[in-house]
Amino acid sequence: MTTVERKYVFDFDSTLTRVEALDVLAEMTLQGRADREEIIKEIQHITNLGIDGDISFTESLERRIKLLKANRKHLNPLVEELRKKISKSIASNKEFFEKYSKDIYVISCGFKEFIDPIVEEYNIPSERVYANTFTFDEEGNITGFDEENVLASHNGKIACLEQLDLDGEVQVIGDGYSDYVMREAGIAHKFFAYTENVHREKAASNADHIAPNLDEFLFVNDLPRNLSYPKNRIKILLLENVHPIAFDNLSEDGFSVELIDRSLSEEELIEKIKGVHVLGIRSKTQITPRVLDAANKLLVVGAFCIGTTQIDLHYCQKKGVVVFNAPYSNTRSVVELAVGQIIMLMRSIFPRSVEIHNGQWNKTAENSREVRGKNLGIVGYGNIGKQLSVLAEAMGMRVYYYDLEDQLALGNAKKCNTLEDLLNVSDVVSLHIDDSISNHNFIGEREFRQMRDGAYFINLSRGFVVDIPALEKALKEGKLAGAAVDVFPDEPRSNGPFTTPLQGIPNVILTPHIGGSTEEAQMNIADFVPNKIMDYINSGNTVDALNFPNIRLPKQNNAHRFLHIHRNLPGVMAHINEVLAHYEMNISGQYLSTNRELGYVITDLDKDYNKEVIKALRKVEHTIKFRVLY
Ligand SMILES: NC(=O)C1=CN([C@@H]2O[C@H](COP(=O)(O)OP(=O)(O)OC[C@H]3O[C@@H](n4cnc5c(N)ncnc54)[C@H](O)[C@@H]3O)[C@@H](O)[C@H]2O)C=CC1
Ligand SMILES: O=C(O)CCC(=O)C(=O)O
Repeated sequence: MTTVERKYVFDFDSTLTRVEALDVLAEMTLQGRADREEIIKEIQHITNLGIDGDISFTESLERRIKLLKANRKHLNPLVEELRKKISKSIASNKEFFEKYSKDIYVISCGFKEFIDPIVEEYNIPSERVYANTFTFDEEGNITGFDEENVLASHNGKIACLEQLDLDGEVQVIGDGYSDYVMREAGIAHKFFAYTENVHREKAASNADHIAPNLDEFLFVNDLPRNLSYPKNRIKILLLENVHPIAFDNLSEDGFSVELIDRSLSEEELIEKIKGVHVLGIRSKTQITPRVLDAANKLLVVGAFCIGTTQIDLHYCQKKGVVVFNAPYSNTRSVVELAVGQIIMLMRSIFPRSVEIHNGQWNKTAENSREVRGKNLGIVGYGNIGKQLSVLAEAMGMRVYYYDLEDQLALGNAKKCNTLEDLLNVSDVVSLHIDDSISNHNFIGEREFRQMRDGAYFINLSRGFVVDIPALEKALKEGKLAGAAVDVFPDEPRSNGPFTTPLQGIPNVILTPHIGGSTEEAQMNIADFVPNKIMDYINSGNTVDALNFPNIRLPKQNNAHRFLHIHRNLPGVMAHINEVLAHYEMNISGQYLSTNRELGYVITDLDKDYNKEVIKALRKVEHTIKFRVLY
């Protein structure tokens, strides 16, 4: 902890609270007036002009008070309202305000009438609050302010701080240019631009340091804080156009998030991944050992999709990088597309549509059939296959399925013991096997031959599971009456030109891997995956992780949490516990989960301990990653 003697000078409006108090007062006093919105806008405009130093502060104050038409009776409700609007990271760091109370000052151009009762709760007594005071008439109407107060004048904060003549290093924390001027005048030593509530460019560009929240300020100064590591320092990179809700969810929790709308090549990613703690991808970005070796800070990979063959899960595990995916969020979207494709193919809708686009009317029932009573063969009876089975039966289809695993039939679906049995019996074959590399060219010439003449074929699983030249041949020779293909062996990294031998073949529906691309699915995924990520980063939970021992941890209660990831070898746990015993740690809970190669031990302990234990735990042989959470 710090040994330098320091004084901390806080601004009030938009720093300690999320709002400008006079704006809130205006909302109250102008209630019911037809011109309310207009006046509030005018007050906000004048506030900003004053904060940025574009008009004198005295002028800004006079003009606002005139517009406000406030009375003493409004002050208590105003304080109540402000209590609800304390800045998030201020409210969560009361310990700092308790321990450093005597070194903390408020210098504000706001008013003591509402600042005192708010900051009192943060151990800042009235005598260390420097602010303006209102003047009232006999009816209690606010008529103006004490003009003798230095804070009522232009650059009054400089004069105020000068008069205070504080010892030690003076640090100013505020959102406005009027806070920065104390540093510019040489009376304060450092200026932290506080951007948690509002980012004012003029203040930020002049700051010694930008503090997106109090956690950052406390971290930089090594002061007592509620969070071990400020969330704004955790960098999240989201690729491949994941839904903006993911950005909102993660940014709202305080992380620094960057969005890129395409996938990156291995070389680009190797460059970009340095310093990134969390990487979000979809199906295109390849997470290879070279990428992981370059990832010096990586803790988590979130796959915003079902498939994960694009990720080297085993190497991630070796590096202590946890991987999550969204195993159910887009299931329904794929199933609905499969249903649509079955109908479109059997009715020959696409050729009819192409003809009419080309100016040709061809009303015919040829090659147009109902799906009712036809046989649907589902290959891969997992989450998607099973849901398709239910919907297809509801349309009157007879469902057959084939799966490597022993899957229970839903409804009246009939299990086939071999793929050949299924192919022989189906009018439509729909592929929903997983993306295991062993499924490479799973359907080829032989399988197409085993299908019924004039059958239809659908692939919504992965491109590499079908031999494309064999499919092309089966279609061109008329063995198949049509196909719908959503996934291809080589898909481009971003939208643009694309070629496949299947282009131009009649009754072939080609789509650019959009089975899971619906608003609903993308929103579900953007909710599900960030929650998993935040749960791991904030608490260490690995429930549903694909490559890590799964563990659901109890809520951390007034304790520090050590997260230790190590190779699962004999003696490592004993060594960890020896270190904890040596430093006489007061342990309130310990949780261990392992798989064949990895051990994940979580220890909750009392907050007061010798911090040397952290170095000792990092040095335990076979440690892969170690984090402290509080
Ligand atoms: N087109 C798109 O946009 C989307 C495609 N998908 C893909 O759909 C596929 C299925 O997804 P889910 O149903 O969620 O997976 P899942 O894991 O729930 O089901 C896959 C099933 O296939 C079976 N299987 C695997 N290999 C097989 C084989 N050779 N023969 C027979 N059965 C086999 C498995 O035993 C399992 O029951 C995945 O490849 C996934 O990547 C998923 C979402 C969107
Ligand atoms: O939409 C995506 O990016 C990939 C969808 C997919 O294939 C999956 O979820 O496995």
